Amino acid sequence: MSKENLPRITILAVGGTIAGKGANATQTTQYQAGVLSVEALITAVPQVHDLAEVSGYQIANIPSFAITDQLWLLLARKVNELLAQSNCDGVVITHGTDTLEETAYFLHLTVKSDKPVVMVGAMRPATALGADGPLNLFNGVALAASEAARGHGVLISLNGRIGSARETGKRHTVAIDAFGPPEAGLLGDMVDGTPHFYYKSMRKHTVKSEFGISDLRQLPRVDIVFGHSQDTRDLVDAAVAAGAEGIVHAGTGNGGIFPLTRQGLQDANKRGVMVVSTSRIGNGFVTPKPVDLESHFVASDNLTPQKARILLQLGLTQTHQATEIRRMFQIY
Ligand SMILES: NC(=O)CC[C@H](N)C(=O)O
Repeated sequence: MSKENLPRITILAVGGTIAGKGANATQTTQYQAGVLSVEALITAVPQVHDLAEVSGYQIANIPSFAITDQLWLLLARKVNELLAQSNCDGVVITHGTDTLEETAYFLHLTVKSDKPVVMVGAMRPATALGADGPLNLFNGVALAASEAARGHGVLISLNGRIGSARETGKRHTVAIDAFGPPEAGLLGDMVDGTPHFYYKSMRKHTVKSEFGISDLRQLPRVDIVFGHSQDTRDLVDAAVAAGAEGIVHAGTGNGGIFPLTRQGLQDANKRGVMVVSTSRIGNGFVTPKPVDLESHFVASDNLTPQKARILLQLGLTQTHQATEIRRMFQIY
């Protein structure tokens, strides 16, 4: 492809380790995330200019554990605005890895375009020996610039993998190969800047999603309560008192709930709080059970608690009916 016909890709930088700086080259855990600018990230990988006409835009520069609903709304609007223009062929988002999967799934459900949106991050700061950020950024631009990436919804690409925003998540606290699902959700691989796709997510996203954010100023509050032995109902009651419109319960096994906690959730539900039953295991799914259906709880299918929270937040912008929320958990 001649230089003039290169795809036009915008890199939106949110922060994270990919923009992180440590005190020395062997420092891989004690460093400051979200320091380097988007220009510095691009300058470090001049090879991206062979793949695309690249521009950069700084959305924020934060560690991703500090991400907010407001930033999600801002980012989703920016991505939609860019992709609606004929002079933008795809977007790459650099982001901290802690909540990368959450931002990815939020965008998966709120971006209204078939054009590629690729989220990248890094497990080692830019200053580290063997920093993974530059190759991840290179692969991210290559993926976003490819025809093959269209129509998959938001993609997550680290360490040469291509994953769906719906299924992929952070599965290790420090390892380079931190992202992946234990059993499903990887769609393909990046090899020497070329995407190889083998799978496609079956669930609705982007242009087929019913969720719009253009008129939204905030998202409903949804809290996650983590289940355990000798549990109580105190945190459930606290969530209700704090004004939560929804509670995601991260249960034991296939959505197990401690009896006292269940009472708290049932009372919350009677007061109009939507309850979604998920699993703390992070693998497999939660099946609808008669006892939960009687309580009007919604089963999360195979969404992790943190992703179920996002779908519930978006769902609650449309409806407070359990049957409707249940329908959404079966199709997104
Ligand atoms: N590897 C990372 O990006 C983690 C850094 C930081 N905790 C963040 O999520 O931004």
